[in-house]
Amino acid sequence: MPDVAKPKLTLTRLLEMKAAGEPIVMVTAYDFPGARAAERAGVDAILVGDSAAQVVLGYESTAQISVDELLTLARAARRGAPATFLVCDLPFGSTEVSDAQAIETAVRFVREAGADAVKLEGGGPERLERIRAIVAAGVPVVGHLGLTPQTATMLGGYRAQGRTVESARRLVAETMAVQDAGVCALVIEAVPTDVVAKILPRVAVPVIGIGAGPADGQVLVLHDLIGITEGRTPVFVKRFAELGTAMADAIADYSDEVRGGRFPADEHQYRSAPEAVAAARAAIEEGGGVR
Ligand SMILES: Nc1nc(=O)c2c([nH]1)NC[C@@H]1CN(c3ccc(C(=O)N[C@@H](CCC(=O)O)C(=O)O)cc3)CN21
Ligand SMILES: CC(C)C(=O)C(=O)O
Ligand SMILES: [Mg+2]
Repeated sequence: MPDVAKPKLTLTRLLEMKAAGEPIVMVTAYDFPGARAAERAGVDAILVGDSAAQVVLGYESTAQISVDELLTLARAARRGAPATFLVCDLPFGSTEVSDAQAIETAVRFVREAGADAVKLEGGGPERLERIRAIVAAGVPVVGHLGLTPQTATMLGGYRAQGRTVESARRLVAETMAVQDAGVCALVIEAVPTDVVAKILPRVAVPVIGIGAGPADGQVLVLHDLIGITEGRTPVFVKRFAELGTAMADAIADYSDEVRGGRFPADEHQYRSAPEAVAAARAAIEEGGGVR
C-alpha cells in the first residue's frame, strides 16, 4: 500500500492525466482518519463534500451545512492528508449573494483549511459569474453539473439528469459555459453514460464522474464506498467494504463483554507496586478514606 512519497497533484498534472487517459481517483473525506486513509491509499484528490451534511452530521439535505461546519471538517481532513490535492465544496448560501461573498467564502477555505481548489455547483448565468470571480481572485474552481444536490428541489429531487432532449442540451451548454468561465475540472453527477461520452471529447478539462460512467476520473462518497451509509444508496454506489456492520458488531461485542464481566481483562488494567497497594490499605484503615 503506498504511503507518502507521492507528489501532490497539480493543475498541469490533472490535464496530463486526462491526455494520457490515466483515470483520476477522487474520494470524499471529512475528518482526520478518513483523509489519512485516503492519502495512504494514494488517491489523486480528496473532496471535502457538503455530502458531509448527510453522511456525517445527519441533516436531511446537503443544503443545510454551514460554512463554519464544513470548514471544521475540512481542516481536520487537511491535517489527515497534508500532501494530497484537497477540494472543498462551497456550501449552499455561501456564494449566492454576490461575487464578493463567493470570493470571501472561497478564500476562507484556502486560508483556514488549506484547500487547493473549491467546487461550485451549477452552470447558470449567475454561477458563471461566481466562477469567474473566484478564479480571478486566484482560487481554482471545480465545476459540478448534472445532479446538483444543493438545488435538487428545482430538479425534482435527487434524480439523474440529462435524460431528456431538453436536459441533455442544457448539460452540454452548461459544460461549455463553465469551461469558458475557467473551471480546472468538472464533476458530472448522475447523468447517463452515453450522454457523458458525447461531452468528454469536447472538453479540455478533466471530467470527474459520479454516476456518469467511465469519465476522466471518478469520485465517490467515502461513507458509501466503505459501507457506512444507512438505507438506500444511489445505483452508482459500489460498497467496497461493510464497515457500518463491522462498527455495529464491534460495539455489540464490547457491550456483551462489559455486561458479562469479560472486559476489562487483565491486560487492560493498571497494576501498581505492592508498597502502593499496602499504603492505600493502611490509609483506609486509619480512616483516611472517610471525610
Ligand atoms: N450518501 C450519499 N451519497 C451520494 O452519492 C449522494 C448523497 N449522499 N447525497 C447527495 C447526493 C444525492 N445523490 C443521489 C441520490 C439518488 C440518485 C438516483 O439515482 N435517483 C433515482 C430516482 C430516485 C427517486 O426518484 O426517488 C434516479 O433514477 O434518478 C442519484 C444521486 C448523490 N449524492
Ligand atoms: C458527491 C460529490 C461530487 C459531492 O459533491 C459531495 O460529496 O458533496
Ligand atoms: Mg457536494
